[in-house]
Amino acid sequence: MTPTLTISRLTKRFHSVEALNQVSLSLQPGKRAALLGHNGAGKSTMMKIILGLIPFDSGDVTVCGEAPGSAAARMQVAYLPENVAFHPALTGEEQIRHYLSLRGENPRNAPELLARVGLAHAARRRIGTYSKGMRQRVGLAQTLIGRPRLLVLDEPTSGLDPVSRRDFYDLLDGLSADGTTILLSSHVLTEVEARTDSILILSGGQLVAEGTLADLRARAALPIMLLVRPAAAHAAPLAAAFPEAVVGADGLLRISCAQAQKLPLLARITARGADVADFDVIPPSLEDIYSHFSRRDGQ
Ligand SMILES: Nc1ncnc2c1ncn2[C@@H]1O[C@H](COP(=O)(O)OP(=O)(O)OP(=O)(O)O)[C@@H](O)[C@H]1O
Repeated sequence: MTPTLTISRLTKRFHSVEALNQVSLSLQPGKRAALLGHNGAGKSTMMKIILGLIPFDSGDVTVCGEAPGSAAARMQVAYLPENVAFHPALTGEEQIRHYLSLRGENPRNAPELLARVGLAHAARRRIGTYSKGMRQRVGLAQTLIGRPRLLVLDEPTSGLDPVSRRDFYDLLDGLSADGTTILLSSHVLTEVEARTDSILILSGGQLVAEGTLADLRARAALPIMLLVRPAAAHAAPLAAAFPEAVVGADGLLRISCAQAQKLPLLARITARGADVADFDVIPPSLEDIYSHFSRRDGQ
């Protein structure tokens, strides 16, 4: 299958700042990728290059096989900025009709596009009366004009409440199922975890990690934590059996262990039988994994 987006050894400098350094990746049709990174990591620079808004110094980039910014590439790619701004006096339908006309498409398709993003009920209301989530949906409807094969979304869910976020990702799921490739940036790991096919972490202009969360978890190989609750009046023998544990004020034993030691440790815990009331296995959090890969380097 031909990738929708390929980036090969992409480098971009702003004077002395190396915003992107030898970045390579490719996205297949219908895949949803999350681009994560600290402030100044190079996310916006990468998006601007994909959209053809700024030149790059070296490397190769193709959008649906075309050079970014070429007429052919621009027909295939759409962009949703983080803060979409619309005229508050226009209705959603008027706004989308206007963009359809600009694109040379039939303005009568506006209601159908608004229905696709769940705004049919508000199509004739002024955008000034819309919530932030509804405005994001107008933005998404706008990006769908011309059936692009690549959507580039800059923090599309920032400022949305949890239900609106979930609804927004539901919309993206439907689009990717139809074959649209989605590249979105986010600072919220918990939301991209379940809703994207791969995670790309940029740090200091370099692509430092790429894969599913399970891949990244395995590669980071961070320690896991076991919490063991002693049975009533069994705290002392249990603590004696696990000298490596830290006993908290809550009476729980906290034992940190490498992934490879998890099963042997579980065997030791279960061997204590009646000493143990309960235990929990706490895997490294998404934030731990992200911090592992993402260095700030003072930026
Ligand atoms: N036009 C510019 N001129 C000079 N330096 C720039 C320019 N644009 C970006 N940079 C620098 O390039 C680096 C990458 O910036 P970029 O905006 O791509 O980061 P980002 O990951 O999008 O950050 P954020 O999450 O804050 O939006 C930063 O050091 C930034 O200061």
